[in-house]
Amino acid sequence: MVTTHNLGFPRIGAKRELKFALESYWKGLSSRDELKALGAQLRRRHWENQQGLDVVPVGDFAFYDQVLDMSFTLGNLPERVQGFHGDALDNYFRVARGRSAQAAEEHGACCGGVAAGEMTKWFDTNYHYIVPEFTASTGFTLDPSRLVTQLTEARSAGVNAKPVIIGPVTYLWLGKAKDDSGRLALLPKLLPVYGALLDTFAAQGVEWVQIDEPALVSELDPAWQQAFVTAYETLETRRVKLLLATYFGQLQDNLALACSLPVDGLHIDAINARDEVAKAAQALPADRVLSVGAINGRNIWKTDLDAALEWLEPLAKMLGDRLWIAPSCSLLHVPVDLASEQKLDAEIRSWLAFALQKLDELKVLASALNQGRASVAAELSANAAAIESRRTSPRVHNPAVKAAAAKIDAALGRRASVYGQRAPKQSAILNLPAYPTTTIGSFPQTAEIRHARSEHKRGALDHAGYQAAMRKEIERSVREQEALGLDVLAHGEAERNDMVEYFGEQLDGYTFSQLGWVQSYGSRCVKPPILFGDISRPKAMTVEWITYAQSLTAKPMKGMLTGPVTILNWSFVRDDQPRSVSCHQLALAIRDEVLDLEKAGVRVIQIDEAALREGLPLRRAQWNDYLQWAVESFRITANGVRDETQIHTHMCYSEFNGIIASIADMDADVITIETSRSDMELLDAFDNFKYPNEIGPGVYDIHSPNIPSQEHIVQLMKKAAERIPAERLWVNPDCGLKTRQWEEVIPALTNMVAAAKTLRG
Ligand SMILES: CN1c2c(nc(N)[nH]c2=O)NC[C@@H]1CNc1ccc(C(=O)N[C@@H](CCC(=O)N[C@@H](CCC(=O)N[C@@H](CCC(=O)O)C(=O)O)C(=O)O)C(=O)O)cc1
Ligand SMILES: N[C@@H](CCS)C(=O)O
Ligand SMILES: [Zn+2]
Repeated sequence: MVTTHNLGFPRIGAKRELKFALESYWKGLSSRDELKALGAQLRRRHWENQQGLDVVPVGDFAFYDQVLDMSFTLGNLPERVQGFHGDALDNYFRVARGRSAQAAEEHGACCGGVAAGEMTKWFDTNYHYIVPEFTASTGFTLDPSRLVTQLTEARSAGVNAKPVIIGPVTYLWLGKAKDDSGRLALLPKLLPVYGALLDTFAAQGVEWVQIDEPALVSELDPAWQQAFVTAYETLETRRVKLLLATYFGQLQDNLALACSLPVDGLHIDAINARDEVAKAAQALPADRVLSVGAINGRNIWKTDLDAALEWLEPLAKMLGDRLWIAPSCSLLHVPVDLASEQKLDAEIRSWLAFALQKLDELKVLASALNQGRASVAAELSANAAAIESRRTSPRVHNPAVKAAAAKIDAALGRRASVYGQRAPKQSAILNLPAYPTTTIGSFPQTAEIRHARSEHKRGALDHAGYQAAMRKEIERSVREQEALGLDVLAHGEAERNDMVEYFGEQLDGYTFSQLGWVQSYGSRCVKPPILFGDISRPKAMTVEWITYAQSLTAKPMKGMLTGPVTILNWSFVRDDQPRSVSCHQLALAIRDEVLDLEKAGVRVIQIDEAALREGLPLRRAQWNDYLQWAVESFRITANGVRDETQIHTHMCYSEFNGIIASIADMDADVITIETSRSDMELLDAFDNFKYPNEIGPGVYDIHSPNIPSQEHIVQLMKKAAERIPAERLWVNPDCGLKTRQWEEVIPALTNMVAAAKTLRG
């Protein structure tokens, strides 16, 4: 019999209950007990949602982040938050979000402000985790309370619980040494704590533990490979069974290693590594379970169940009870329930599956494998009809778009002159001071803005009323920026629900959900639009807003767009054509918008490619192919403008080592990047004049409520000037300010402008 299980369930709640509870607690509007009770309620509901699976995950719930949870379980708290006298949950939030000394004082906390932990991308997803911090003296102490409590809850909910933890090697691999020590040197100290945790599970009567080691899908040097051997040989003797879970890619040269580790089962992502399933089935010793991730945990398309059964049936025959099936990865990356969607077009809806529907698909596959296809004939035939409808629908294919994309040539992405010739023409028009100041685009998305949009959506506020409300917000942003003395202004993006969804809503070939929320970090969620067909732009999308904003000021106002690669990477995209094809279509659509903005007199156009770096394949061998079409797409979008038009781009989480030549090849006149939390370390990639154009290294960590001081900003910029000629430096925050409050933004930007003036002096 095939066993069904799940690697993780979305924890934010089908109606984002966790988000609202967290934000209410952080604002002091509800109690810690209320927050904890909501957490327990969500966990219980999610186990009920997973009923019918043979084994369900426990410990996949986190109030903020699963990696931070693991740091607390292992007692690896940054030194600066050790000795906190308050509640452990509050300390956990202090690491996640940081806390200014002023806020700590206002809330009467016993301990002062702290810097937030660094946040970075979880592999190639749009989820962000809090980076574990290490030094040579880092010690570990087990705190199993979170997992034990959740196990007890799961038992009382009547589920067959499988605790989920991040494995020791991936835990070290995800972290960062804050001194010169090597992370692997900590393994001998870490393993006894993992051993004790497994002993705790054994004492609780746990049979299986899922131990996530996604680092195995990346390139590992021999020392890291050896660490896997050491770790699992050390943990082998424990009295629980270990299911080693890998996901997000292929094991490749780590396949033999993964199959040889002394664990009881191995999970492989069969969406990304189908070819490796048969190899693993051959290589695994005869007493090991092979878990195959046969349902895509990263997209929202229905699985072609007949096609899946074609390759699963022989495998089930070969492995018998040793075959487990599951989604390819945790369902954290998909929305909860398609049934909540009332407004989706019926045909498109019939092609989709969210988390709950994916678990239903899993059960159908298991029934077909265990009792024969006839036992689920109706489900299989409905599935086959949906797959066929999507394959042949005329709504998916637009010959005019395909023809335009076929005509793309290199000339389309080339600017008339090189940067050295364009730059003087631009400065003659813009007349900016040294160290020009700007922001990344968005200003606070206040409750009033969100409320107005929600009223407009439900029909209580008409089009004219909504336009007027947004114009008022834009005017407020412009006035504030003028008062602050910023040099290049942004309209503030009040009218945008999200920088990707907003464009998805206006492009043909896209649809969007009402409640398809996916956690991005902490309480922040995104609703990725669904790219289902060939892309075109029926009309200009931003020109009216930007020209209105420009009409309010004599300072240069940036046109603000999201680039094709980022739109692609933050959407749910087609799996029936290469990503590069969808990206080229997006590039042509956004290019038209760039040219329309230029025609309307906009002198500076920013094209955000926040997600270009995160889309980089996990394996270096595939980087060139991706970078080739990603950079080409950006160039098509951006480079049709005149020399006099200044093109900016912006990227968050800018770890550019190894790809700086491609970043330079995009040929934006100015790039603004995230650097402040890394203390300008990320600028190392730009060192030695490797980047030829202008750069704005972020000096204000917008993910934290902390307000950077003028001195701190000056100090950061001085570090930047050690690596990049001062005449090519801009001064700006790390990213957009939409998640912040005006009360934080005004003092922070006041300090930023003052810092720029000091630097000029
Ligand atoms: C810059 N980042 C982004 C990423 N990915 C994106 N797709 N977009 C990004 O901006 N990835 C990397 C970074 C960091 N990630 C994020 C992700 C999400 C946010 C964020 O602020 N999210 C908001 C939701 C934004 C949104 O879509 N808002 C809608 C709906 C607002 C809403 O909740 N309305 C209420 C009603 C309110 C009322 O009536 O008063 C409701 O629907 O119930 C909108 O504005 O219309 C979040 O809150 O999580 C930031 C960075
Ligand atoms: N222009 C966007 C970029 C975020 S990555 C913003 O300012 O929010
Ligand atoms: Zn950003």
